[in-house]
Amino acid sequence: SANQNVRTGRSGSVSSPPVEHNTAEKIDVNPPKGTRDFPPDDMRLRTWLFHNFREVSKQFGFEEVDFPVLESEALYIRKAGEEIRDQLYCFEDRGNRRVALRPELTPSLARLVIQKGKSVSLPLKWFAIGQCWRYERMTRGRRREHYQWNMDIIGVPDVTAEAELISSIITFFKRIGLTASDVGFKVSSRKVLQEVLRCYSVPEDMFGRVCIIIDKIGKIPMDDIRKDLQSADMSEVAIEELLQVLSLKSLAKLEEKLGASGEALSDLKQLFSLAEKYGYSEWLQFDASIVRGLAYYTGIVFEGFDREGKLRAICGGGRYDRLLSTFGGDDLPACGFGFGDAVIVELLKERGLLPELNLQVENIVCSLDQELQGAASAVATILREKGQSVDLVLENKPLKWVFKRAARINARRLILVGNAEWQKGMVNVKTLSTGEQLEIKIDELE
Ligand SMILES: OCc1cccc(Br)n1
Repeated sequence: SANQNVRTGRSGSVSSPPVEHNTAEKIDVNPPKGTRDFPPDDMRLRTWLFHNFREVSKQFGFEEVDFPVLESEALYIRKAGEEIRDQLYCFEDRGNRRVALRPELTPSLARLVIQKGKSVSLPLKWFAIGQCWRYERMTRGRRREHYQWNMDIIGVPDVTAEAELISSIITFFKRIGLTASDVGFKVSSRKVLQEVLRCYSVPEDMFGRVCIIIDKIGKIPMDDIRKDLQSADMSEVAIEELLQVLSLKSLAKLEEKLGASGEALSDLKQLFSLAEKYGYSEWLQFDASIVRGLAYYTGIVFEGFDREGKLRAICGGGRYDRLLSTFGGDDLPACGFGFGDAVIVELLKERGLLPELNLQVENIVCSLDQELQGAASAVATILREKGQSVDLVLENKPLKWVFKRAARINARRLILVGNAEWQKGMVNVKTLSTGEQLEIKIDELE
């Protein structure tokens, strides 16, 4: 029975000779600045988050894709003065190639779409979860890597695509317990900006640069914003008019400003009408100041925000109909979003919504006698072949130690392989929650 041959003392193996005092210089055991390890607790949370990303992506009929974390630097060389360009984690490899750790996933996706060319049928609905990098001087102590969930729809010119993407993010929020009173989406269109710039005959090639400047509103002083806009060939009058339009928060006011004929207004009206049909109107608000910080957006842009206003944007995305042609491919209508793994966890902590995730192993199997170690591994195999998880005790340990470990790994059952039982082809099964003990035939284990 379980008390037979109760183990005493420490491991029964012959102790190895004492290790000389280690004289090697101790390496820094922390991960590189701005990066993270994922020990089991953190890895369980990350796995839980990614599982929810994947479940929603599948629910919306998207296919998973991935790309190398290392890409040609050329994918990210855009002249609009984006922060993501200033912080590119780039270097020259041993083949003298300029390469970069990807700062985002969209350019890789565009590259793969061009590579696939006519061999893929449209629309494409692809999603990816990938680690992205930036090299930021640690003065701000911010991270240099994060994981991003992306969903993209390629080949659909209508805002039905943007409405579908926003619906997928809302589905994700609801899945993890967030509601429209916790988070919302600020929505606008870069065509608003375009229509204003055209009125003041600002050159088209200034568009991306002006967007990046506008995206810095609230992050740098307004005087610097004005100076930057002047350097982008904008007159004083044009700048004042632009800033005035960007402060608009109602579509009616926007219509007064821009008239009803422009694409910006019709896109936004259609999006808000679709939101009504999806049943997620309460999650959206028009905010003309939203432009997002990537130069390639061309139409609707949106970002998820926490209504308490304590955190940075949770996610963001929009339409980028011209990205493929910047890589020499044929343009295809495209839209997508990126959703990082950092702000959402801060938000869940704030809202007390972090899930309880513990290691759960169904069985811990232990031999009561050193000669029965082989028998214990046979029992473990039988259980595993039935699809059960087993933590097999691998050393000669006292029972007290085994019970402690069983509690730590949350085992449901303790299977003891003892001599007397084994002779009868049986094992001792203890249900740890109730203490119930049974002798069970090995071939009847389940
Ligand atoms: O959100 C911009 C970004 C890009 C790469 C890595 C990190 Br951390 N953050």
